[in-house]
Amino acid sequence: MTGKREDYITWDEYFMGVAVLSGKRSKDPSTQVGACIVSQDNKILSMGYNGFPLGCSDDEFPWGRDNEAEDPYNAKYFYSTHSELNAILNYRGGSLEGSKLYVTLFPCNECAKAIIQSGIKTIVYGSDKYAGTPAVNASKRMLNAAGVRYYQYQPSGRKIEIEV
Ligand SMILES: Nc1nc(=O)n([C@H]2C[C@H](O)[C@@H](COP(=O)(O)O)O2)cc1CO
Ligand SMILES: [Zn+2]
Repeated sequence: MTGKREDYITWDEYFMGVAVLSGKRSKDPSTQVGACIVSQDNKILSMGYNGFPLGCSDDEFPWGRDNEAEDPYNAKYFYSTHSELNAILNYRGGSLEGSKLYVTLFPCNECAKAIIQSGIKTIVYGSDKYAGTPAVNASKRMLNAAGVRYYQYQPSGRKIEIEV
């Protein structure tokens, strides 16, 4: 055998795979989201998943949704930090200017602000299951205005399995 291996994973499969794996750390019972930030030269800068801030116990803060809990004080939304924001905040290395964000779910309006302000220029997203909601419409409005490019990840169709 003299040639290189040909069935290696693509950059997009690699980084979206890391984002998916990161989401598997999430304790949210309904939606697990993972994010991976990558430099222009394809080096991983940071990762994140949705969860409560440091010190806010996963066992004490509520994981229910508004409609289940009714009182927003007792639902997850006031407390859950989105995977994208966690990935931005987890970065300790300086500037994210020009970087690329891989995220398993399209970013909301709040994360869009952080994405724009941190200098991320491209978003590769997986699901867009909240498309058409005010939060996603507002997000797309800001991303479009700020010139942040976004496109949906195109699955290769092959299954990537890991055994650890
Ligand atoms: N882009 C996103 N990144 C995220 O990390 N999230 C988080 C917030 C919640 O913890 C969960 C959404 O819960 P649900 O409304 O689908 O039960 O995913 C949500 C979105 C959607 O905008
Ligand atoms: Zn968000």
